[in-house]
Amino acid sequence: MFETIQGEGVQTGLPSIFVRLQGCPVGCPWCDTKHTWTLDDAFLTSADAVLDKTQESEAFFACTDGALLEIFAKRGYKARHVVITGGEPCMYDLTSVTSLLHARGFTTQIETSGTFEVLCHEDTWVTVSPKVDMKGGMPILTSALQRANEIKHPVAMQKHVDELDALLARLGDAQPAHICLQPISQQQRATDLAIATCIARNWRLSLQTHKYIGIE
Ligand SMILES: C[S@@+](CC[C@H](N)C(=O)[O-])C[C@H]1O[C@@H](n2cnc3c(N)ncnc32)[C@H](O)[C@@H]1O
Ligand SMILES: Nc1nc2[nH]cc(C(=O)O)c2c(=O)[nH]1
Ligand code: SF4
Ligand SMILES: [Mg+2]
Repeated sequence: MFETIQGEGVQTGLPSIFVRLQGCPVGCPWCDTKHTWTLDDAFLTSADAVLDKTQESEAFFACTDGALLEIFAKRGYKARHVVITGGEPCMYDLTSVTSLLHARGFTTQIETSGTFEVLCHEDTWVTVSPKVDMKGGMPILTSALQRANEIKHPVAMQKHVDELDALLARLGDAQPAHICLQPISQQQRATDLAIATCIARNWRLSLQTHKYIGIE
């Protein structure tokens, strides 16, 4: 859990509290948060031990919705936007935590791969970043694509754009409000492809801006 600036997608630039849920079975080979994949009780520890981490590790803690809000207050977080990411946050039913956050005046956002049903408050901003044909072998759910406020598709080669076209075709006339392409791992060729495709299709470019400015 940390406070920073949302670096990706339509909400880029918004100060945000990030809550990174542990566990992901999807297995993207280029994932930038591989330390979140393992969900093993051997790594279960205290909130303080996790919040004070100075290096990435599999250590995680468990807490109730109410305790989460207490931690925000204790740490003096000022942001009013909470991004729930992971790992794969939609392994969990996020209805109660997002509802509590909205009741307390926060806005919320979920970052998800589209491989699990999205269960959350109706006003939660849902970012689906579809993961097609990854090692975990999990299909993208049409229900997740339909719930998405934005689709933020990771791209490195034309094949990835073609995969996105196939997903969008499933939605027919009910296209998402925002479509972003996000170059994988800041590679130059990926960035060039994303720029050219965004201009040609009138889509948005999503750079991982936090990586360019050296913040979390
Ligand atoms: C680490 S994932 C966690 C949330 C969820 N599992 C998902 O994939 O959307 C958060 C975001 O980072 C993106 N991401 C991860 N590794 C990346 C990389 N090497 N280059 C670009 N984007 C990456 C994902 O596509 C996703 O949009
Ligand atoms: N600053 C910042 N913005 C982000 N947007 C999505 C992220 C994620 O890992 O889900 C992320 C992240 O890790 N850091
Ligand atoms: S789905 Fe998200 S967290 Fe899981 S491996 Fe892929 S990018 Fe990483
Ligand atoms: Mg990230």
